Amino acid sequence: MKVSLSGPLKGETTVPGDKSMTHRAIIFSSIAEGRSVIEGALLGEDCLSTVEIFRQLGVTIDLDGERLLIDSPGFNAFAEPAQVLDTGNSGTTTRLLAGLLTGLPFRTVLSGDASIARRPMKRIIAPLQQMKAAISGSYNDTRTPLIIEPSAVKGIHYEMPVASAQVKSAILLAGLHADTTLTIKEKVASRDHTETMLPLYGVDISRDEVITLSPGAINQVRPYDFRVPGDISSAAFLIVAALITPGSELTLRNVGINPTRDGIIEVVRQMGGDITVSDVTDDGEPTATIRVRYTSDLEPLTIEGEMIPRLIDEIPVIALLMTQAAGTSLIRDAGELKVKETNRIDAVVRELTKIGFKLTATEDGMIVQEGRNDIRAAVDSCGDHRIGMMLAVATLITGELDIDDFDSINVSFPGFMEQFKQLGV
Ligand SMILES: O=C(O)C1=C[C@@H](OP(=O)(O)O)[C@@H](O)[C@H](O)C1
Ligand SMILES: C=C(OP(=O)(O)O)C(=O)O
Repeated sequence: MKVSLSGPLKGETTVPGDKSMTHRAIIFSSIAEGRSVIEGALLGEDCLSTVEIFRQLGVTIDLDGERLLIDSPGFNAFAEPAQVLDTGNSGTTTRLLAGLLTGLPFRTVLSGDASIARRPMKRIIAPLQQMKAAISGSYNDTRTPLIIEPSAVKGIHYEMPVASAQVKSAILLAGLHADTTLTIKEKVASRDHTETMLPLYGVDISRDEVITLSPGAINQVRPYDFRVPGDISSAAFLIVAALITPGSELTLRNVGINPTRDGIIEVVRQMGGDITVSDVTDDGEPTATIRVRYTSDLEPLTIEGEMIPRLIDEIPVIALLMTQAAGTSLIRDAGELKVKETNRIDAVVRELTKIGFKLTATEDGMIVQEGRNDIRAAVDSCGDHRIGMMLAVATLITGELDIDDFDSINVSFPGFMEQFKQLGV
């Protein structure tokens, strides 16, 4: 696809629903017997993979305008699927459902695309096996396909070795049907949508030093009508586009600003970017209006430690933003980027270097230097939606780029290009 964006972003808009929250709303609504409604659900390919799997398990899911209507017979009445459950490109679907499905009285198999087949699964298989779940994976329990047989799952105490909401949520979803108490301790906090949303669906979950789920929680799950806030990870592309494009003035309404996800706002502030947050609401998951203006004198920054999980999916586009700061920026402690849809450290550095930006990959992040040499070359999304969208935003600096495999952006941000057009780009 030849992509070329130019001109300031002006005006007001909303972004599609949050991907993490949409997955969870579909999962919790499907567990609950009866009707739940999801407003503002993300209808990107990843969330549609989750929808399709619950349909195969006997849940009726219909689209009514912008609302998802979910009618479920309840977890205990799920039907045995006739096929392998296809998780597409979605790590969240694969890992969260692996945890949930350990409680079913029949075998299920989860498998996804070529990218999913490369992603690490030992991180969920090991704790689930400790919980006595009968789950196995290819290549000595490290990869998909995942085969899940019926078993009686027990609660454990689990200390998270890696900051991953997918691992934490897989364990919590298995814990829902465990017959003893489950406790989880995180060293570094990961996104907490599972913990914030489960109580909305009726589940008692306590959150102090450790997260605790009592036995029998699955029977507490009740239908709930959830309104999904806009996805801050999608907003990030518009925020960066506005910051780097002279004349831009952008207002984004109804963006989710959960504190485990709002790292980009802090980073933009620390770089001296013109960003304000207002109209904060909080009914379970906080939202706000975000205003951004072009900023000519961005400062370089080092991001590391506990900040990383709060902006992990935004790092590709934050790296692009850093190329526009006056000096050298650093991203550290972000080794998790290597196990996303593609190795995002290598992909960001390689694709941006091809067109003259100055980045160096490190073991757990990258060094980003100011400026670029004007080099013309074709670039590649590497089948990774966030790399594809970051490269599209880069065209605001480079002019037209040939981006291979650009369709991958539909995974999380359908209507991405239209959104820019609507803002006058
Ligand atoms: O739980 C979730 O919804 C997600 C957790 C993160 O992954 P990890 O848990 O692997 O860090 C994130 O990168 C992904 O886009 C969505
Ligand atoms: C890593 C991502 O998603 P997932 O792990 O669900 O594939 C992402 O959306 O950037």
